[in-house]
Order: sequence, then structure tokens, then C-alpha cells
Amino acid sequence: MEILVPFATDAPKTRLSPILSAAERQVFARAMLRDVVDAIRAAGHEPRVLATGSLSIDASVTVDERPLDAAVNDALEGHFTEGETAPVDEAVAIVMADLALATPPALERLFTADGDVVFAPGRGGGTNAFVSRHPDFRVDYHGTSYLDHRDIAASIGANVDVVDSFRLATDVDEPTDLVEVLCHGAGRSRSVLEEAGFELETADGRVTVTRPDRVSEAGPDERDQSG
Ligand SMILES: Nc1nc2c(ncn2[C@@H]2O[C@H](COP(=O)(O)OP(=O)(O)OP(=O)(O)O)[C@@H](O)[C@H]2O)c(=O)[nH]1
Ligand SMILES: C[C@H](OP(=O)(O)O)C(=O)O
Repeated sequence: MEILVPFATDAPKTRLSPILSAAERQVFARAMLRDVVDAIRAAGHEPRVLATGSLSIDASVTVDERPLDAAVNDALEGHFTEGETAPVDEAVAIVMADLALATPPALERLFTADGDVVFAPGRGGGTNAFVSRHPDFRVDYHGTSYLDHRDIAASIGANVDVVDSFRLATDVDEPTDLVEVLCHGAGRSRSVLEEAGFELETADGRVTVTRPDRVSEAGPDERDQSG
């Protein structure tokens, strides 16, 4: 199975800017990417990173500067048209790079599920990962992409399966998502947060993350600029 991991190299994870500086977001995004690559490998597959720019990582990297949909759709099309001899039933998977909780067993469930298109939906309406065995399936990310992708699958007559997985549904987009990494994560993503001083905080029965040694009026980016 061909497995692609899209990755935005410049200014990744902007929604984490309230709690991570630009430089920290670069480090954290790369840590998540490496955890995802490792989990895919441990599930028995060799992924290829589909990046917007050059990237130093121990994995195959294809650079495509175009926006996400264009880059992924070109890869999907190429997968099914590449060479007359390519087996028509060979699957291709797209796994997002911000699935910090992804484990080999969770990925294996996705990779082995039946269906022309198999989705691992993300919390909040996104499409965190999918497998396609249908040559005409194309993506339309952002917004409620999971619902849009189901519509696209229906429009081409593809049968759909869905993998219900907490680990694959948890993409790390917002500051509150760091709670999940500290609660359930392992590997580099969690280590980066711990080394940056993040801790879980429980107040009034709610769990958030806090960074006791960095409490400041200024946001992370402002702190960076002030040195
Ligand atoms: N190849 C490629 N990957 C992208 C692009 N935009 C986002 N990604 C990747 O797609 C996945 C999901 O994207 P988002 O959750 O929006 O991540 P992001 O763009 O880093 O985060 P925000 O800036 O907060 O939206 C992540 O693995 C990103 O690295 C793009 O234009 N090209
Ligand atoms: C790419 C996008 O990611 P999200 O913004 O939902 O994290 C999506 O899954 O459609």
C-alpha cells in the first residue's frame, strides 16, 4: 500500500499560536510528523512525506508547493495511472501528520478495513486519514471535509467504510488538544511538550494544559520577539 503523509513545512500549526511560538510550532509539528512516520513503519509500511518544502527527515519526501487539495489529488491520480502494469486494486492511503496519538494497531485497522474508500474521521468534521482503492476518489479538505468526502465517494459509486478510532480521530489543532497528547501520547510529540514545560492542570473538574515556568502577559510570539 502506498501511504502519503501531507506536511506543511512553513508556519505549521498556526492555531497553536496562543501557546506555542512560531519556532516551537515548527519543532512540535515535526515531532508529530516523526511519530506518525514511526507508527506507520511499525505497522509494516514505508510512508512518503508529501511536503510543501524541503524537509530533513529520515523518510522519503516529495516536495509539492501547491495547496493541500491540489497536491493530494495529483498524488491520488498518479497512484492509479502510474504505469500500465500497476495493479488496479492497489490501495493508497493519506494520513495526516498531526495524529500525535496514532499507534500501529490503530493504523492497521484503517489499512486492513474493507471498502473502496475507508475513512478515519477527525473530531470537528475533518478527515484525518483515509484509504482509497477507487481510482476516481478525490479530496476536498477543510471545513466538514469528512461529510464532503462521503458525498464525493457516493457520487462515484464507491462503497465506504469508517474506522471509529479515538487515536486516529484526535488531530492536534487547538491548544486544548495538547491535553490529549499529555494524557494519551508517547514518543516525540509528548516529549517536546514536556520539555517545553507543559503540564496538565485540573480546575473545577476541567482539564487544561499549563506552562508554569512561562506564565506571562505576552503570548508566545511576543515573547520570542522580545528575546
Ligand atoms: N502537502 C501539504 N500538506 C499540508 C498543507 N496544509 C496542511 N497540510 C498538512 O495537512 C495536515 C492537516 O492540516 P492542518 O491541521 O490544517 O495543519 P496546519 O496547516 O499545520 O495547521 P493550521 O495552520 O493550524 O491550520 C497536516 O499534516 C499539515 O501538515 C499543504 O498545503 N500541503
Ligand atoms: C485538512 C483538514 O484538517 P483540519 O482543519 O480538520 O484539522 C481536514 O481534515 O479537512
